[in-house]
Amino acid sequence: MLKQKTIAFLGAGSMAEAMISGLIQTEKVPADQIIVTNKCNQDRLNRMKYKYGVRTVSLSDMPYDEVDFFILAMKPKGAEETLAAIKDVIRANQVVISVLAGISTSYMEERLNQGQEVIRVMPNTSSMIQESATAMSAGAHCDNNNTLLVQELLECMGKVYVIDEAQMDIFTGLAGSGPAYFYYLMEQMENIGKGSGMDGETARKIAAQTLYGAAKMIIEKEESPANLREKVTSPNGTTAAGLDALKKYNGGEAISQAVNHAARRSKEISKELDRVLVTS
Ligand SMILES: NC(=O)C1=CN([C@@H]2O[C@H](COP(=O)(O)OP(=O)(O)OC[C@H]3O[C@@H](n4cnc5c(N)ncnc54)[C@H](O)[C@@H]3O)[C@@H](O)[C@H]2O)C=CC1
Ligand SMILES: O=C(O)[C@@H]1CCC=N1
Repeated sequence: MLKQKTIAFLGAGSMAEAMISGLIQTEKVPADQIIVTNKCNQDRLNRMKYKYGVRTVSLSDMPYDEVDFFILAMKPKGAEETLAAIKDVIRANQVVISVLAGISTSYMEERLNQGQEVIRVMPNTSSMIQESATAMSAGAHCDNNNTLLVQELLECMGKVYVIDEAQMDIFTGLAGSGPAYFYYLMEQMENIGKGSGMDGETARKIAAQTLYGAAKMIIEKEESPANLREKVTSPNGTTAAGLDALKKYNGGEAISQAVNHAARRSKEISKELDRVLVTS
């Protein structure tokens, strides 16, 4: 049962905080069974302890025996050092879960002891409000019961998609980085509203409500984006004029390139990290 599990976050940045926030709201795991550590910045740990009631420790004081799930939440380049630090102090059935872009299950398995249970996960920052689109792929040695428990854990933060690990890079481009594209879009909408004399805060809320309504229509009505777009578009009307401009300025291409470049960067990170192992 999830309620009896102890979860340790190794890394206390934006992603760890978003996940902790989502998790705490469900009350599925008591706050004192969530342990948070980071490399430095005691202030950050103090603030998280105060805000969420979690336990905070330095890595050297981590009560390894107590922990069921270790969540790696540092930058990808910090993974090597952390995996080396935990390798011989954890048991094979204590699951190592990575949220790091570009870190594969085999990367973790190669650096941990034989038979170690590992799971690769890609959440997004909407975990903060339990609205993440999160992917997970289990490693070669993961026990089915643990895989289901980790899925249940991630469901505290939003929707979970169990995917083939080969799709993790594109998932990262779509959903891990995805919120940033929509924030960028909304920044533009807010600015154009402001530039046309609208109050900035109102323009921001209008942009957000419009995006939220459109996303909710797709989720609740189960209609394709193309169908829904057609319903907005009157012949020779305002939307047609707007969409023509989007096409003229390569809006579709820009979106495809954003997702592809992010996915490519995820692959590159994997290669860069593997190179470190080969050359060291
Ligand atoms: N920010 C996002 O939207 C998403 C981030 N990720 C992944 O999450 C990871 C963390 O990203 P952010 O939270 O944005 O970064 P961040 O820079 O906000 O936080 C990183 C944290 O890791 C700590 N840290 C560094 N080395 C460490 C070590 N050896 N042991 C323990 N803690 C250590 C730092 O002190 C800091 O608290 C990255 O690998 C990223 O790929 C994944 C999905 C979404
Ligand atoms: O920008 C990054 O590398 C991380 C991974 C997905 C979202 N943020």
